[in-house]
Amino acid sequence: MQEAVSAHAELEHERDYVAGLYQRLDELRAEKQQQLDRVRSGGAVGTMQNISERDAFATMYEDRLAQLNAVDDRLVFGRLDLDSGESRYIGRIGLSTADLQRLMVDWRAPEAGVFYQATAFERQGVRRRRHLILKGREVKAVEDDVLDASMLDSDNLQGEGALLAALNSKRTGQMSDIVGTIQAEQDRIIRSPMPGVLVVQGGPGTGKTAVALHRAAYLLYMHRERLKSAGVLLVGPSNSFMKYIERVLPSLGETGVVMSTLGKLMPGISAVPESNQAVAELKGRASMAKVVARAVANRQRIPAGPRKLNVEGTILTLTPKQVIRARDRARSTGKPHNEARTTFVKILLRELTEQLTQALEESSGPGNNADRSYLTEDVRTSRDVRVALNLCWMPLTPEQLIGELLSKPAHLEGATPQLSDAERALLLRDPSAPWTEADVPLLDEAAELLGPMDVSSARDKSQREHQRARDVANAEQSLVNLDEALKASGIDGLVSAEDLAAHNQIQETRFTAAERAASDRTWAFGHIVVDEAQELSAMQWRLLMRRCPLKSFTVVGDIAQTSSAAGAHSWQQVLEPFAQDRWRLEELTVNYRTPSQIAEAAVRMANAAGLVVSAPKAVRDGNWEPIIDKVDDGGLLGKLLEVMPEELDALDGGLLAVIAPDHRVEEARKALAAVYGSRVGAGAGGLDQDITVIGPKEAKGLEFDGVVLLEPAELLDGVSGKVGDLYVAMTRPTQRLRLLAEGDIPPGIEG
Ligand SMILES: Nc1ncnc2c1ncn2[C@@H]1O[C@H](COP(=O)(O)OP(=O)(O)OP(=O)(O)O)[C@@H](O)[C@H]1O
Repeated sequence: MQEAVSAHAELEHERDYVAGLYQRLDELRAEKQQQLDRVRSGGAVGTMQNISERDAFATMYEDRLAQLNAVDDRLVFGRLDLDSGESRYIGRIGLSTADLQRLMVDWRAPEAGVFYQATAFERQGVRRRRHLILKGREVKAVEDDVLDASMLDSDNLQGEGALLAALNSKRTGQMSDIVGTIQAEQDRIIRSPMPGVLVVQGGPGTGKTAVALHRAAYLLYMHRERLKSAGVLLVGPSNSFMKYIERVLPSLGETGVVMSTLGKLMPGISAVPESNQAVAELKGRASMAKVVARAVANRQRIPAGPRKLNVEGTILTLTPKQVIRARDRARSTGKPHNEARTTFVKILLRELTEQLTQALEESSGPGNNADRSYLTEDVRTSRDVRVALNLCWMPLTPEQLIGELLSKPAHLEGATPQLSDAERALLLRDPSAPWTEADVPLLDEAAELLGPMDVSSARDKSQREHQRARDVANAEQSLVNLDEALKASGIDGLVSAEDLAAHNQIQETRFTAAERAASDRTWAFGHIVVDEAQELSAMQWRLLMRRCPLKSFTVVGDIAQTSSAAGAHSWQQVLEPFAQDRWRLEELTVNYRTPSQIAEAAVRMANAAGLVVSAPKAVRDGNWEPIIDKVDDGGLLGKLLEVMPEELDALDGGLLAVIAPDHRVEEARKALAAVYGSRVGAGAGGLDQDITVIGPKEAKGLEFDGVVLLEPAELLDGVSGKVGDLYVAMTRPTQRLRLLAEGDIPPGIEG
């Protein structure tokens, strides 16, 4: 009885405290809104500088308001009671009273680290860790870990109740953050230092995606100034996946990350997945870089013999020797094709002008300097000269170069002496077909070797780069100056150093780093996070390495889940060419998603198929064993419709995915849509669609409450099938797995 009273009192105490935090959040919002209104009411009057400063402040307040609005749900989730007697609340952002008394610590701050790291073995000064379980703004429950030596237990889960509640909750089709229940092995990775390449290897459901996203938020918090201007790029496997994770970073108060699939890494190109695995493998080979380089070199041509050029009635001759000399000198500048072309053209125009001068002198006696400049213009504007020079060295876009390389057999043959005819046939594409993800690195390689078409934009860029270097050098001083200017203009101290840094950026261009980075192929990101990284080909890695010259990467994936033929078989093999020994490996060992019965069946299947998988320990048992239904030939879809009511019933409103070999997806979708109408969707599903039909590749990275898997053996042995595909598909459910098969059930699944 006494205990119940004190538990109730504790809950009431936390409710009061949390209400105070929300009150402070509301005050800050109102304040920022007022500041924003004040700035906006200034209107478009005053000097250009005044107007642009006002715009910059307006954007800054808008950003801060958006952040304050985004953290409303479950604002606070933890409390630490320390040996020193201090209590520390941990939440999505830091909050202080108006007179700077700390109310809540941002989860990413160093003082919050012990919330995730302290264990009964190593208390790190923590007496008690409390999880506050909120629904919206209301504290529903508290759960304590008393870190006392007498409470040692073996499995060391932190906030087990809160964790299991999160894991058992129904999926919504969109990933949630795990900020309240990050486990110690995950936290160590999230807070690992930024430099170098960090590889996070982990089996299905070990929280790799969650860790990658929280690490992005952590790095942005810890290295705000640097990353705000350089930006962070997050690369994921598919549009469905990006949609699935899109809410996590905003819920952590971060909106400045550029999110992209591999098909969208080149601005202006939106590529589709490559469906032919053999093509993906071939285009993904590192040796394709040489093919593109050869293709560029082959477009710097030498004419077969001397060529006559008519310039205003005088016939000049362009010889192969002249062209070779000019080409070699242009190449020796080391500039990309389109820029080096300027040198090439300049040399030949000069030589042709000399020829013209000589020819005229021979026919009508010596001229003077004025004549000569006039003659240069005659040569430059002569149609014959223009055509001849273009035939030798044409300005090219990446799309032109790669488009022609992959559609004209003669071009392809000239650039691929090492390939067989069969391989070349694989590379040939219809010029009107859409670009695929496997083409993007080739286009990017080409863009690198060609340079911009408009050479003046290259000059602009180099000027911009100089300007940026100067800005970085001046950044600290400008922060100090700005701070003083703000104080002088009466704006209160709630403007943080981060706000000021953001202000600097905004003032410079009015675009956020993320917006500029997303539209600039040559943008150098401060950090890149790659999810499902095992799928990347060598050429895709080359592209990503170019996007981050500092080589600061977080790479998460599972070698055992590789399903792309171009993907990785060992991290070492993939990363060594780029990062030599500057990469480190961390492993995640606990499976939070899949109940033990299903996880074990997936591991047995993989082992029986000869795939060595790391088998993470499942954190919980499920209510069901995997269910297997053998079906008579032709009865697959009928059986699917028959089991659907039972599955939907068992999931009780949860999300159900039907995962099928690609060639069966459409018929299954149609059959289900005939019965369930608009409840049937594609991809990750959404709030109003609780049934999804997808192929195994699209299912990568996603999760569902229940999965019905059609023809598992086809996923294993199909045309593009791989053990990884079936392994991925079997490890998507959080509750229930059912397999329907006309064919054989792959060995190992049945225990
Ligand atoms: N510490 C945690 N607290 C609560 N939920 C967690 C935690 N860690 C992971 N999860 C949940 O476990 C599930 C699996 O996580 P995630 O998708 O990040 O795994 P993954 O390793 O990327 O999986 P896969 O490789 O199979 O795609 C998600 O629902 C995630 O929210």
